[in-house]
Amino acid sequence: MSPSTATATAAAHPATAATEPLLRISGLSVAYGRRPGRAAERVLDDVSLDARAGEILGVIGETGSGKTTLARAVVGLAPVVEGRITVDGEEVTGLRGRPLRELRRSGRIQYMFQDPLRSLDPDLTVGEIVGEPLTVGTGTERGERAGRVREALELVGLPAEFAERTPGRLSGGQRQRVSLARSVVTRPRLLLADEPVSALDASNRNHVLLLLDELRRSLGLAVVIISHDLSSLAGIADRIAVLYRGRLVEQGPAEDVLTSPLHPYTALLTASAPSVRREHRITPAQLRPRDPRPEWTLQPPADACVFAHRCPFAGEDCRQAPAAAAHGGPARTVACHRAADWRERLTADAL
Ligand SMILES: Nc1ncnc2c1ncn2[C@@H]1O[C@H](COP(=O)(O)OP(=O)(O)OP(=O)(O)O)[C@@H](O)[C@H]1O
Repeated sequence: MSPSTATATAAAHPATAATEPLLRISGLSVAYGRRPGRAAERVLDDVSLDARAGEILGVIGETGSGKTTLARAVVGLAPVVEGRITVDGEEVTGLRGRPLRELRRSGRIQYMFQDPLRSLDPDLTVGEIVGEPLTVGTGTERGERAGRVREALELVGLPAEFAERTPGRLSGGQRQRVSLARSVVTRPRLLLADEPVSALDASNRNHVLLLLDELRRSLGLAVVIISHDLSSLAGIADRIAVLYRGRLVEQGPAEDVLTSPLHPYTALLTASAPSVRREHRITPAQLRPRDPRPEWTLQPPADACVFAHRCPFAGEDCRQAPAAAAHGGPARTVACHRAADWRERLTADAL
């Protein structure tokens, strides 16, 4: 896409380019496998998040915490039981049938699946793979399509000749670029990238992250990067949201979350990622549950804090899950009864 096209794309959405978040998720709960007479287990519970145009939101959490489910809910692939999702001011919660197909065909939201090695069809050429979202429904003419494919390849730093190759003749990093080109060819407003670098070596990882950084700037995209690895979000994400067992335990500006985490789980993540800059040199050992730990945390009740069984600071009040509360302004929230004082306890323990 030429700079002028990018400007035109951003200018077409003045409301979101200003202050309104492009993606707004409010009180989102998702539960799989609802059966009559049985309450389904929530894999996401009351999650609220925003991402603005031109911003990178990093979503971090260990395996099974609900990161992929969050992205899938935005594109209508996960069963939302409560809450709302709006994209560019339009409600997309629980869309089905024709409205959902139309939204997908419009290409305004792109979901980049995990593991591009598997998601690229080995029999198609790169040109066909990248151009496919345009054939499926944006009404782009064949002649224009070739130009858009070239443009998308150029955007991700691949020469036009790559259009003739098949995925089998590409390196891992090149495949990930092809996935990215396919994701931006429709000129989306929102890009959800699920573990975009986890299959790559360190050098390709950096290239792809830099590319995402460039794309959000040049295209005015809101980008959500899902990762289980904090170090790949540090330095690129503007904001970071931390999920633990389907709950949003903390979110805020990346710098603040990384340098002075408010939730003990976030502190454990930062303490375990040596490359992430830390204000407080907390070690993972300082965040291990203490002995003896409160008996009830061995088998916490369903409505207890989700982190209680691993938290060294769990007390009686943690039998009730804390609500997410603003901290120093609406941009930062934390769901922890101990947010204000766990550090003091840590210091005392460390002495
Ligand atoms: N289609 C489904 N049916 C039932 N349960 C599901 C389904 N998809 C995911 N889950 C469950 O939802 C929870 C969250 O899964 P999800 O894939 O969102 O986690 P994740 O944080 O992305 O994990 P990972 O980092 O391993 O990809 C898990 O316990 C998972 O088993």
